[in-house]
Amino acid sequence: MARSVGRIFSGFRCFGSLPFGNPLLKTQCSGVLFRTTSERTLVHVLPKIFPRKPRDFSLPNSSWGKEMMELYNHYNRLSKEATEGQEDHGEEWTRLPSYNRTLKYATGGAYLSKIIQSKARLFTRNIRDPGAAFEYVLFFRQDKLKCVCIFQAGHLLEGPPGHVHGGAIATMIDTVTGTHASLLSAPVMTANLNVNYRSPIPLGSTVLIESILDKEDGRKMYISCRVTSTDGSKLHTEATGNCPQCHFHFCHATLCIVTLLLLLFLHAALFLSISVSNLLRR
Ligand SMILES: CCCCCCCCCCCCCCCC(=O)SCCNC(=O)CCNC(=O)[C@H](O)C(C)(C)COP(=O)(O)OP(=O)(O)OC[C@H]1O[C@@H](n2cnc3c(N)ncnc32)[C@H](O)[C@@H]1OP(=O)(O)O
Repeated sequence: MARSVGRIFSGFRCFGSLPFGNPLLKTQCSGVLFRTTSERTLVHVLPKIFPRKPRDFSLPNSSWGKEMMELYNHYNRLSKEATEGQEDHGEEWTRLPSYNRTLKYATGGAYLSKIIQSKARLFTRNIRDPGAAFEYVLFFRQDKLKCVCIFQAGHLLEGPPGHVHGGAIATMIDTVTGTHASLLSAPVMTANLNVNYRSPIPLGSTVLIESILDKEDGRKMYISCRVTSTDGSKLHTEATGNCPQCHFHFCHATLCIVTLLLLLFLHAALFLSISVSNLLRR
């Protein structure tokens, strides 16, 4: 019980620190956030077998094509780390690191089996062969509250022959809007996603996915998204999404704490009554 409560809160602590100049956005700190205590022990015992830091999938690899690399370099040059001490370009982007395991955030995971938890991987980061499926990197611009994702679609994402599957496109849109809304507020779940496919995306090509915040209404974040060719001349897909902040986690957490307090109270009462009866017997 205590561990579940701990996990729920550790998830939220990490999430709470997500936005804007926070440690998660810096690669060197993020490794800590994604490790459980048992993993940390393992890493300590077997440092040579298991790498200390989880792999950051948003960094370039050999499968990235010329277009993907050019765009990555473009946004990276405009990123906070790169521009430190250099001339101001007027726009400042932050690269968002990306891992295949977000266990600390999987608050629902506290109720899953250990096997499922240990094998869980982020859907878009679970294929080992570089370049085979989803190759992408997200950048966030704080002053405009917008996100851009450079996405290279691999050969395993085929839908119509030679083109990207509509579900894979929707997956990427969901990833971008979900991450974007979470950065702007708190953990969210996609409640609604409307996708309009305007023109097919050739397999192996690189596209831009841009998302902007349309409206914030209480717990709900309305995000719209456009998938275009890298020069912006061709529109592939348009989407709008509604991502409300999750509040049910707090309900679970509250329930756990109340139960914990109740158990503590019962234990104390039992201890007190035994002590009193012992005293009376003497
Ligand atoms: C998670 C991010 C991590 C980021 C960190 C980096 C980690 C690495 C990145 C990975 C990024 C992956 C991002 C994937 C994002 C998913 O794919 S999420 C998975 C797909 N979505 C789901 O499974 C959600 C299933 N649905 C639900 O759980 C619940 O319906 C929801 C969405 C949580 C809402 O539950 P609720 O808050 O109890 O519901 P409720 O109070 O009735 O509704 C809240 C509001 O939303 C509105 N609403 C509810 N449903 C709808 C709907 N279908 N249409 C329109 N409005 C609706 C309601 O009208 C209500 O509005 P108000 O009345 O307050 O004005």
